[in-house]
Amino acid sequence: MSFTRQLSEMSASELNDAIDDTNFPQAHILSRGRNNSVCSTSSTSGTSSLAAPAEDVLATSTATPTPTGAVQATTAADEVAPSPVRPRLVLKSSSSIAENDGTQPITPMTPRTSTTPGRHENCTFHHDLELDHKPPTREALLPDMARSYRLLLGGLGENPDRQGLIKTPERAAKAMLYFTKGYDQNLEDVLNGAVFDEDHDEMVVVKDIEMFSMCEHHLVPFYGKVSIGYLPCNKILGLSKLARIVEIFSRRLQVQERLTKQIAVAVTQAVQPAGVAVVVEGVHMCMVMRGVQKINSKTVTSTMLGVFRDDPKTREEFLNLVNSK
Ligand SMILES: Nc1nc2c(ncn2[C@@H]2O[C@H](COP(=O)(O)OP(=O)(O)OP(=O)(O)O)[C@@H](O)[C@H]2O)c(=O)[nH]1
Ligand SMILES: [Zn+2]
Repeated sequence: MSFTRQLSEMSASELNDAIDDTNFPQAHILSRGRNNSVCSTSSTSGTSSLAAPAEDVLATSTATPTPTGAVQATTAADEVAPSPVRPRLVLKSSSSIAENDGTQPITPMTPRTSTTPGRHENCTFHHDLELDHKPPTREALLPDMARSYRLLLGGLGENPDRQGLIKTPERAAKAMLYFTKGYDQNLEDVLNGAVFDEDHDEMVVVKDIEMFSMCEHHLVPFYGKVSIGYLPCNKILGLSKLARIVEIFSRRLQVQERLTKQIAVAVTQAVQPAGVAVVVEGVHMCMVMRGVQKINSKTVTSTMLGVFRDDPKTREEFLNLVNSK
């Protein structure tokens, strides 16, 4: 199973494994990619992914944070002419993730996440929903979902055959499929190859990306905005792809904490930067319309990876950019 398929189906604990085991470049230690290349001005692709074993080669070297917070590393070889290098964020491989040996809690395989090759050309259902997904499993899901919604209406004491409700089961099923269309999207398709070699080493921030998601506990929406920052390592990502990555993971049954982490890990995998930061601010209808009914409550979650985790200056620069009006 490809990393991106894994990533999109990782459970929170698997994500934690990926992140907590991540061999981040500490301020004083330089981690190197699989072929021992340190992120330098050449566009090396020496990176690992969760699917392939990473060589966590730690080179003892001194690294001093530069004014931008970027970690400038010099090793013996660089003593003469230290080039602006920045350690690349290396996600540690983990067999417990790459080949699930049954000990790891995994996301249950549902018809939505199955990889059965679809009869895409015959799948007329999703075309009128403008849904970009592959297998025909959406079409397969719709009738059962509509039947369940019809039962739900009956359970509410309503008459599913009255004029206003007669088409509601199918409409509601289509709406729920749209709200959760992220299950049918994966990172590779969304990136569409829009990763570009660029000798750019300043922070890139895309902020206030609208997000709509579904609380997995109550099946009611939570929505808000996402801000993403990353520190390129000679590769930049098409700006819209950051928003599309938000779409993949927000359009699912979620908790905000996992959503935040999945976005950060996806950006890491997409462009192997020196660090990624994600801040999500959400309003949860399950806290506004019911339960505690706190209309003005907002939930803010963040995930800081690599130099954003290790270097306070980098983190502060990101947060200042995100909070600036
Ligand atoms: N990093 C960066 N990306 C840019 C800039 N201007 C345009 N882009 C991105 O270039 C990428 C091109 O991606 P493609 O997938 O080839 O084009 P596309 O199909 O129009 O992509 P979408 O906009 O995602 O529909 C898009 O993600 C644009 O957002 C820029 O100034 N910087
Ligand atoms: Zn909830």
